[in-house]
Amino acid sequence: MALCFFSPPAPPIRRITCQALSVAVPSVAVEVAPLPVNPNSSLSCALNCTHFQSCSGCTQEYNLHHPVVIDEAIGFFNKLGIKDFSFDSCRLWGWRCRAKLAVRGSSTNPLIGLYEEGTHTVVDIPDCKSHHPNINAAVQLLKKGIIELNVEPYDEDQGTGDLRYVQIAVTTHDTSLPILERYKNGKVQVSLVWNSRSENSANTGKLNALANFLWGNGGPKRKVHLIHSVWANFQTSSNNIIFGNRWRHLLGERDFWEHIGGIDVSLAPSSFGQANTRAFDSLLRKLQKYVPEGASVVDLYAGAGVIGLSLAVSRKCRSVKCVEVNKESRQSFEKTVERLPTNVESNISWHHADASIEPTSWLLGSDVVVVDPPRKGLNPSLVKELRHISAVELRTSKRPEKVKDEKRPWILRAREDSIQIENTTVHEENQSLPQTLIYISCGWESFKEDCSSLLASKEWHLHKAHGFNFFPGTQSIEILAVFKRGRGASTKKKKLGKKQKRPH
Ligand SMILES: C[S@@+](CC[C@H](N)C(=O)[O-])C[C@H]1O[C@@H](n2cnc3c(N)ncnc32)[C@H](O)[C@@H]1O
Repeated sequence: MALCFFSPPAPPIRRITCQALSVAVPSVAVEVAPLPVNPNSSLSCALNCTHFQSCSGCTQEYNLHHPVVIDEAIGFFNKLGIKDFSFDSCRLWGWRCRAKLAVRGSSTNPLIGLYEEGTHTVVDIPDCKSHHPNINAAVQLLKKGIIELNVEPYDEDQGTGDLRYVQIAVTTHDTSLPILERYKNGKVQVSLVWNSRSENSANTGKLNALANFLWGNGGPKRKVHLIHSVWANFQTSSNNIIFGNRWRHLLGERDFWEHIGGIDVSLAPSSFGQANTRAFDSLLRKLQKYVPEGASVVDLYAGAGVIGLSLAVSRKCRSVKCVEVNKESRQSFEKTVERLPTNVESNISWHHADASIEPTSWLLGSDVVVVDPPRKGLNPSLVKELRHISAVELRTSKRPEKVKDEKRPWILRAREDSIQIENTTVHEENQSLPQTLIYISCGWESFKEDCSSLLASKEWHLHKAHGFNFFPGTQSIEILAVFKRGRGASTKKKKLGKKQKRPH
């Protein structure tokens, strides 16, 4: 998940400036930026970013391949019997393909970046080393446009100014380029968050002028084609929420495509998108191996359904149900479905619903449940149902085969707001509950809590765990954990071992 850049002042974060760690990194993904020859050298894996001391984005300057938190993770999983926990270092620099940046300062000296730690002062970060280089190129062009067109950056205290934030996303899926050149030559979708109610407000002349400036200087007619498209988002609220509800496509291609997990994925600027495209792809390819062919899958916290749809194709799933609370993701899901291979036989659906409300209704009929919650972790009601899954199973098995007239309003609403892509292949309805739980986590602290709670119920055991370096330079890691129903072989063995030691 994307880092939360715009939080209110927080307690100071521990900065790690030099750590020469000697723990071996079990697995290293190298595709575009090869890791240095000696992966344990702190200097060869250094961030080397001039903004490190002032910018709040990164907290670890050396050993980017080895976030400090990984030692804790290795110990945590080791205690739970996972001896083969792997950590994929992924790309260490230029990994961020999606950035939300604040625009402050003045029209003659615009600042585009992140807040300084614990303040509301924006730090200009034109040479950020985590950004895909074309994000920095787009920021440079945007600054030029602001200065030339006299665009006023937002003033938080007064609520005045034109441009509040910019979201810049890079697509690395230009099929007109050879594969090896696609990442480096990614084009950027620029979303300008404008301080007005709509495209009819008084200051939108400048918005159009700025969009035309970006297109004219970075569009397809230029030698270096940088800009994929320009969007506007309208936001006048004085709170911390970056985006308003109104989006307008201004210039360039409307649809933004990426290729992740073996499928073409459409991502609207309003929909959730992973910041580290390459690392997410590695995670998905690992995840696919844990889903049996032909399984029924429910993808909770699904966003635009990238995980579920990639499983529908790679694992030939019988059915895939995606559940997501943000209705903006629906459009991206529909477009992605349109580009799936024609031989996909799954029954696929996307539901605009809150996964915390009656979670059993979503779990029912699936062999595998995939959860990818925000940083705060799973909703308590879902943890509760998963902790008591045998009792839920018993309860549901006693229910009549089909509920004829569904009356529960939240279920009816979710049905209304859903998209159903039925296939000609008729699959038998399945009333079982999942035997496998795949947990993708971007919040290490909440994951530990959820994991301990699930294991304490004795309904689940941990089967495998892997870590991914989604946010090099920070203390965040992404975890892929696979749980299976029941107590698991290691618990049984331990018990057996204890019995044998007892004196007769
Ligand atoms: C970490 S993102 C994962 C999105 C998606 N799996 C992906 O990788 O593209 C978490 C998603 O959960 C959604 N979400 C948050 N709370 C939810 C809830 N109670 N029910 C359903 N979706 C929720 C958010 O809107 C967001 O799209």
